[in-house]
Amino acid sequence: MLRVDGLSAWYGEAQALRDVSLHVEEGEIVTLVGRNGAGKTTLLRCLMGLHPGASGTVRFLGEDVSALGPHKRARRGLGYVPDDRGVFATLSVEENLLLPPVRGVRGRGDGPEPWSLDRVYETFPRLRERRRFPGTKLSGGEQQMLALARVLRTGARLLLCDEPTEGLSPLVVQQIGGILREVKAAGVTVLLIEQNVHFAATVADRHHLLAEGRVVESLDNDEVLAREHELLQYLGI
Ligand SMILES: Nc1ncnc2c1ncn2[C@@H]1O[C@H](COP(=O)(O)OP(=O)(O)OP(=O)(O)O)[C@@H](O)[C@H]1O
Repeated sequence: MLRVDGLSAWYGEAQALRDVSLHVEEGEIVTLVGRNGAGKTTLLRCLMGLHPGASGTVRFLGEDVSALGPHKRARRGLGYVPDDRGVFATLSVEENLLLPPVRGVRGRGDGPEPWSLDRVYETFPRLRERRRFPGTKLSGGEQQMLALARVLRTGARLLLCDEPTEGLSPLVVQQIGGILREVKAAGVTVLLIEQNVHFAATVADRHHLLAEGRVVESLDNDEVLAREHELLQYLGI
């Protein structure tokens, strides 16, 4: 579904990604693991077309999207959930859900089907219960659920999630796991940044370890669980 080849990225003179190659297959949940500053956020931003100083190839659903801007990638089915979740605090849950652009009647019809409000509420009943609540009154887990649902409303088939569990309690982290499984069951593919390697191994299929802008290892769940202690030490957690 997604194939990245030789991706490099810079901030001015400083190189943040070095020749990154990886792939994500349809229906998978794949994580990016690495210390602060390893390049994880930069990688997701490059995939979405949000980072101007990048070279290399990004292919999505067989198409080279490397030269496309973020809105065109979004139309193809890429969705980015930033680490601040991008929820509008003063708007209600429903108003937040109604914000994503709705494809015009003369749309090219080449993109995936955006989720209707009903589909969002069926998949995440908690959002229906909270639909009149302002963003400020939501828990961290509910905000994350809303952020994911908003991107699904754009018709995303591959979600690029920047550390959805960051700063959340263990109980809420488990809830996020449930949400990601729901998303996967709905046929959506996920590439996420995740520092909690134990959680990562329970929710995802494969893992890439990033260090100093490179993919240094690719691991399956058994390898992550067998090396959990070592990985936690490496990550400084
Ligand atoms: N706006 C920026 N200007 C200059 N350098 C930046 C900028 N954003 C990130 N960097 C640098 O690029 C490198 C990769 O940062 P990035 O945020 O992608 O890492 P990360 O793995 O996501 O870490 P974190 O979890 O701390 O966000 C780091 O060396 C960082 O200092």
